[in-house]
Amino acid sequence: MNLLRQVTIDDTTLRDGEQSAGVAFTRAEKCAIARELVAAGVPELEVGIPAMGDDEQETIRAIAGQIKGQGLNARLIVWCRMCDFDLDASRDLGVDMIDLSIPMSDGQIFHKLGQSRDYVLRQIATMVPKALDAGFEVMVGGEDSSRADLDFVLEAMETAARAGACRFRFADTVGIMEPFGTAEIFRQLRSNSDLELEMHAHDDYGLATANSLAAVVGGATHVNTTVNGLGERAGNASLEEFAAAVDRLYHVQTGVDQRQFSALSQMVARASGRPVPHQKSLVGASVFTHESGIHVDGLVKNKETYQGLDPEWLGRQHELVLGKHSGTKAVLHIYGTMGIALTAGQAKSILEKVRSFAETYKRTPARQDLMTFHQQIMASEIAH
Ligand SMILES: CC(=O)SCCNC(=O)CCNC(=O)[C@H](O)C(C)(C)COP(=O)(O)OP(=O)(O)OC[C@H]1O[C@@H](n2cnc3c(N)ncnc32)[C@H](O)[C@@H]1OP(=O)(O)O
Ligand SMILES: O=C(O)CCC(=O)C(=O)O
Repeated sequence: MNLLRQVTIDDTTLRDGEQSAGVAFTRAEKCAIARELVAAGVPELEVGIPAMGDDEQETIRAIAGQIKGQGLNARLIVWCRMCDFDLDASRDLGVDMIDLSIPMSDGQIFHKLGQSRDYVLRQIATMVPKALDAGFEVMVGGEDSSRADLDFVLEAMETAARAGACRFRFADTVGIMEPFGTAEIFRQLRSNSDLELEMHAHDDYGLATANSLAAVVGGATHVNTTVNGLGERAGNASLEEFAAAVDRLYHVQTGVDQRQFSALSQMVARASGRPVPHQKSLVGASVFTHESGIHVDGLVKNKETYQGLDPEWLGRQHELVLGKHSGTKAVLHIYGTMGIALTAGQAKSILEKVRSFAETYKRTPARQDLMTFHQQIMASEIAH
């Protein structure tokens, strides 16, 4: 595997993330999310769609004013259809780059635009120089690339490069790619073009992060992500998953501070009204919580026994709890941390109470519940 040592994250929480049905950020929320993303070291943000109108443009201007005004180093990008109306709407917003999007698949070219492949190539050749003249760096967004004829995608990329674009975004718009095919496609794109290559993945089969990693293996230089994997339908590749996996599993640097992910995730969950599932990898509330007796016993002896991913990388810690699947070692350990030394017999009696409690209340007993169990067994010992 001939991997790059670095990949650039272009986070689209504020564009595709907000396209999640029912999600609508306020200007203040968008500015706050942008600030936190940049503070976490995310180098590129896709911040909105100027063609939506004055309000969206004002929000984009506010984000740009804030980021540039504070001298922060992030490239700001807007999404546009590849047409004059959208380009004109993007002028004077203070952003650096424009994504001029145009379909690559025959289905979208014919049925959505009512056009031909020749039209697409002509539009690229005409619109890219106009956007350059307007002062933007230009990315060509290849919508629905994953259902397109790859030879046509390569032709479109060549046209884009000749017209002066610096990047091509390969969009798996309907989320039908799988990792092995993705790596192969990106190898072909990489060996035929010098453009920067960005992967835009959707999670319809739960493969957005895997496909984004595969794109990097194949030669992608940039990856589009969203916080908590927000985005159209099942969402996009999650920032947290992609950044952690590409760093820890592939040793490819993103420059993003993973210890900021919990705070970012909570902020976006609140602003989007989409709570993070307890077991969502890396940022879910329960992903470093252990109940099973054998695991807790192992972790207490040496945390390496059941740790594949160090929670400290994310500024988090393991939590050990008691529940239906606990063993006596966990009971002894957890009561020990509460300053209570149990005998083996007492631990067994408490374990029975813990199991019954967990089934009845369907939750982990809290510290106060554990104190009550202890008082009960002590009272019963005195009574006998
Ligand atoms: C895969 C993606 O995520 S692409 C991004 C999609 N995001 C969004 O749609 C969210 C924001 N969208 C909006 O606010 C609105 O749809 C707007 C402002 C962009 C456009 O609104 P309207 O002008 O009312 O058009 P509407 O959305 O109803 O229809 C889309 C039009 O854009 C055209 N269009 C779609 N993609 C492109 C493209 N890449 N280049 C040029 N035109 C395009 C369609 O053909 C259609 O025009 P037509 O009726 O002449 O065929
Ligand atoms: O054309 C692009 O920039 C990608 C648009 C997008 O969000 C998608 O295709 O899913």
